Amino acid sequence: MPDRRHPRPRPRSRSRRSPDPARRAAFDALRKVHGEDAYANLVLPPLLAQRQLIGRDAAFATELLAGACRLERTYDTIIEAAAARPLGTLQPAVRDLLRLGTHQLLNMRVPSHAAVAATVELAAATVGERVTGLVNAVLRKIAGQSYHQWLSALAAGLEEPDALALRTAHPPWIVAAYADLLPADELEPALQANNISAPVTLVVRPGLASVGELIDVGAEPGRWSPYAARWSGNPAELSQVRDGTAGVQDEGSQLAAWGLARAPLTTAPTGWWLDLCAGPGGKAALLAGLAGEQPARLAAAELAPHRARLVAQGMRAYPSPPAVLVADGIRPAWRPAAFDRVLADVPCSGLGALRRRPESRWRRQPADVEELHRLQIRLLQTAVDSVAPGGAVAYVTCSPHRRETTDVVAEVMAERADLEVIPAATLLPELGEDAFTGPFLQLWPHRHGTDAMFAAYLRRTR
Ligand SMILES: C[S@@+](CC[C@H](N)C(=O)[O-])C[C@H]1O[C@@H](n2cnc3c(N)ncnc32)[C@H](O)[C@@H]1O
Repeated sequence: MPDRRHPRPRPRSRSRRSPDPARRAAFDALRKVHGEDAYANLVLPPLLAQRQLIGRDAAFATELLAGACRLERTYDTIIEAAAARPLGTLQPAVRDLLRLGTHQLLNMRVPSHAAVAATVELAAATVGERVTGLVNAVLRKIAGQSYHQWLSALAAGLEEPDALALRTAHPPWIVAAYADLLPADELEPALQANNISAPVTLVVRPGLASVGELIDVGAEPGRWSPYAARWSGNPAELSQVRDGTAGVQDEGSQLAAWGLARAPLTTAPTGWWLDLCAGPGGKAALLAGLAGEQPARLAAAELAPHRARLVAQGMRAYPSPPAVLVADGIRPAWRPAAFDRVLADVPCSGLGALRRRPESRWRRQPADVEELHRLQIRLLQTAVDSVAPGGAVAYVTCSPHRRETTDVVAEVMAERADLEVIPAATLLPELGEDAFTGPFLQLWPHRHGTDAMFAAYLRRTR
């Protein structure tokens, strides 16, 4: 069905109307993504708020920006073919106009004439009349074929990994990293799943709110986590989200934290838990409630002061909110072996959360993974030093990349004789066996509908 809110073609005239505000917002945000290295999912919401775009306009702008970012290299290949010139010969703002127009033409339910006319109007208002002929001609050429036809034509003659990279709009090194981890028949579905926006999942903070009360106001129960609910509207509409008794959190993150809370301790508890890399605080807010049930108390550490403030904000609804330290996890400000449970949810490449970070697949480089690998090892070492003998560590990433997951765990375990793996399936028995790689948790968007979250649960034996 065509999009009724954004379908109207506008006459081509010298006195043009002002461009559609939703498209204008997506364009302004995309310029910041490319010109200022902004993050698409952070830059758009304030623009929408400032311009009072809500409801369908906000949803249209959000989808337009996310799609143009995610599928960027594939769209660029199509634009180059249609324009019969290298992309680098076009000025940056024109490239962005064409990416936005291409997404509307090939992957949104916007009639072709409306997509072309609205983008030409936007080009006139933002870059100037002189580029409207070019924008019009290239988009009309693109409109001549479906997305599928463009992909078939451009993939002809490419070797399969490159054809797959084009079809799924991922850089070849990420295709290779996924191919290293998944059976061949799941590779394309796994990559395609990164091109679909993640649903809004809520989490209730244990002891403060219940899933039942969210269901009473229209949410659906979550698929895996007992703390999760699905919500199809704006989370800020919910009083529980506004007051901090519930939040927004992927179910994969909930499961990773829940697994740690369920790990059996083999000595008398100290009563303290640590979240070593807590910002922005989603898992800390869940762990604080889970700790309260045992009972135990959480301490949260975070290197970046502004992220530490977000951690504290996320836990504001607890009657005695946990302490949040601005601290470097590789230079611990606490005594060794002080905690029963330690979460090391380390900085990672985010290759398992690409559906949430539309531009990130094009920014990340293989060298980032190696640099992160070294930091991840140091943080896991601190986590292990911080836990008491008999206690448990969860090493968690939202990347499935082998260098950030099993390689890190294997390297740290090879250096020490005081660690054993707690099989993740024993901590999360509700999940099917496709949620585990050996003794580790490894979720996937195309299998579980969650981010591709990895968790290794380790016990310190002495
Ligand atoms: C993957 S995020 C953690 C996400 C968080 N657990 C949540 O659920 O919201 C990793 C965090 O580690 C922080 N970080 C990076 N280096 C650190 C260090 N050396 N010590 C402590 N935190 C660090 C980053 O600033 C970032 O906030």
